[in-house]
Amino acid sequence: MNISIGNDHAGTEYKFAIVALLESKGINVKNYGTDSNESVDYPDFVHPVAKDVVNNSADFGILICGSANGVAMTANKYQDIRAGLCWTKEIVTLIRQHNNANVLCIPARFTAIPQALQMVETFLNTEFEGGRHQNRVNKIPVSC
Ligand SMILES: O=C(CO)[C@H](O)[C@H](O)[C@H](O)COP(=O)(O)O
Repeated sequence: MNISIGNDHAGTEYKFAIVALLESKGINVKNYGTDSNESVDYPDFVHPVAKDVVNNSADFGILICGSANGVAMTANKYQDIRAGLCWTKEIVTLIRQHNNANVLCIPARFTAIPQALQMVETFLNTEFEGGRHQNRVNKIPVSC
């Protein structure tokens, strides 16, 4: 499995912990995020992750910023990205089962690292249910 990850300065420590978890599972990780705590602009780290997911270079993307809103807003500009902002593992379960999310957005300033790691595990271990949810996912894209 290939995962691309991106973060701004608010998410650096979380990113390191998540990369360590993923690599311990033998997952191939591309790190596009900043490795520093110096202030940066989150979109710069979202676009390469979203592009990897859209062109199938990555199976999933993981994005981390302070509230996760900026990264989610940016990623969801891409037609084939379904990025979900999550703060509990139950919500993570739902963005996979119901929304077939391909990007997980984690709010570093509103969750702790152990919870973030649990959310990543849940994201990777939960399947899309299809059925009625596929009909709804099909209606998400907008062309105007
Ligand atoms: O963009 C965000 C919210 O939509 C992220 O939470 C950023 O991490 C946050 O805005 C960064 O804020 P800072 O005051 O520049 O550290």
